[in-house]
This record gives sequence, C-alpha cells and structure tokens, in this order.
Amino acid sequence: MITGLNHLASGKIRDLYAVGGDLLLVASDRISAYDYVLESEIPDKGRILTQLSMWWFGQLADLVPNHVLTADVDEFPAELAPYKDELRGRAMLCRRLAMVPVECVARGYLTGSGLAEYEKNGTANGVPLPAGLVDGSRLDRPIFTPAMKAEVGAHDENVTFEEMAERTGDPELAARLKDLTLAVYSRARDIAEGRGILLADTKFEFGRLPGGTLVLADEVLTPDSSRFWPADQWHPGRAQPSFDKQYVRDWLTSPASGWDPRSDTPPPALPEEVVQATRARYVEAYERLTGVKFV
Ligand SMILES: N#Cc1c(N)ncnc1-c1cnn(CCN2CCOCC2)c1
Repeated sequence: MITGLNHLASGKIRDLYAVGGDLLLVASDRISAYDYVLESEIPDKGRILTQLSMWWFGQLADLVPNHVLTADVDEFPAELAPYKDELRGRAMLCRRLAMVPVECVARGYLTGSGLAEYEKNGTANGVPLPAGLVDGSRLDRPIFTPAMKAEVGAHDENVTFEEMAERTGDPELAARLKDLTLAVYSRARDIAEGRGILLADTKFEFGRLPGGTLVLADEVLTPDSSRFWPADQWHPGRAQPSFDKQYVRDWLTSPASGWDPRSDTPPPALPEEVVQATRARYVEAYERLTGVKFV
C-alpha cells in the first residue's frame, strides 16, 4: 500500500487508487497460493505482469478498446512524482469506468470449477458439454462461463448466461460481453499456443465509458488472471502443472515446508531458491509471449 495516495480498494495482489478523475492500478510483488497471500514476495512480479498486460492490450486493440491512459510514470500526473520510483513499471493510470459486475470468464480447457460442475452434471455454467471429458481436456470451442463478483476474499458465483443477462438486467450487454470475451480469449489463446503456453482459461473485467462504450478493464491475460500451462507438459486426465506457480505449489506440499494445505494455518515463507525460480518463470512467460527481454 502506498500511503499518501487516495486508496480505493485492494485485491490479493493489486491496489487501486483515485488520482484526480482517473484511477491508478498498482501491481504488488505479492503472490497467492492455496487461497493465501504468501508472506514471501516475488521480486519484479508486479512489473512483469503489468508490462505483460500492457503488451496484451496492444495485441487486442483492434478487437476492443481498453481503460489504460498510460503505464509510463513520466506521463503520470505531477501529484504522483514523489512515488515515481515505487510505481515505475508496475502501475497503470486508467480511465474511471462504470464497471460491469460480472467476471467474464472464458475457458478453452476444462479444469477447476468448470470441471467440478461437469463431473456432477455434464455441464459448465449450465451449458451441456460432450461426454468423456477429463481434467485438462481441450474444448472443441471456448466457452463463456460468467460469474457474479463476490466480496474480496469470497469466491465468485458461477452463473448461467441467462442468469447473468437477468441479473445485469441487460440481455444485449450480456450477449456483447459473451462475444467479446470469447473473441479476445480466442485471439490470446492462439498467440500463446504459438509460443508454447496454453491459456487454459482467463477472466476479463469490462466497464463502460460515460457514452456507454464497452471497454476492457483491470489487468488482462496474466498468470494471475488466467491459467498458464506449459504446452510441452500438457497431459489431459490429471492436474496440469502451472507455468508460474508449480515451484511454489510443489514446495508448499513437500515435507520440506512442514505445511499441510488442509490445515487452517497460513503457509510458511518460501526458500530463496523457490522465490528466484518463480521469478524466472514470470520472466520466461513475459519473454516468450512478447518476444521482448524483460529489463
Ligand atoms: N480496472 C478498473 C476499474 C476502472 N478502470 N474503473 C473503475 N473501476 C475499476 C475497478 C474497480 N475494482 N476493480 C476490480 C479489480 N481491482 C483490482 C485492484 O484491487 C481491487 C479490485 C476494477
């Protein structure tokens, strides 16, 4: 948290501030695992994921406008000058939007909460799926599985498209969100797959400008808002290794940590080698996707 700025809200990893009539979205180096925010930070994680978001916004600009005014600290308002060094590379100055209260999730592969519903009902958010799918199955076509936003710390509520249309009270908006979410996900999935990363699923947030234009908000297509899987280790029928968090998960569930995920105790601090290996994975994801060296 940056004292001295007008703090509006915080998620597990990022903080939101009001700056004049705009917003400042700041990504920390925090990392979460097993629903805990770990006491260990990953150096540069906030900068890497912010720069990745900015790259994706550029890749998607022909499909959908976004909320970012600038991520260049030298273009930030003068009131932020005292925080330049702290903000450099990890902050986006954004237009303030009327946010749509829906987590717009696209899934290209079946896992997580989508798999759980499928194993019970053969559906995902009420949509029937083919029989015989397993954990990690690639879906013939990406599916839109919206969730109504929950309070910080609670899990979002998966809803059917029809429920979402009803609860937003705007069926046309619901249809537009579905189309945009699937188009953006499909573009990103194809780009990532060409670089050896499977984008299993992702969550978008949208908002509207005063004139009503629908705009892509928040961060996009980072390992925090998406499941990134290394393509060369994809084996449907088991849990897929996470591109970025597998070192953390493996250590936390190993005897070396002395921690039990089933306990109510928070995880211990990570060994330096796990911190550095995890940082390296974030750098690798950034460099493989963007083709740009992280500096
Ligand atoms: N982005 C954006 C945005 C915007 N451009 N205009 C108005 N509101 C928001 C907004 C408000 N909350 N959230 C959820 C993500 N936050 C991340 C940081 O932590 C808190 C939650 C997005």
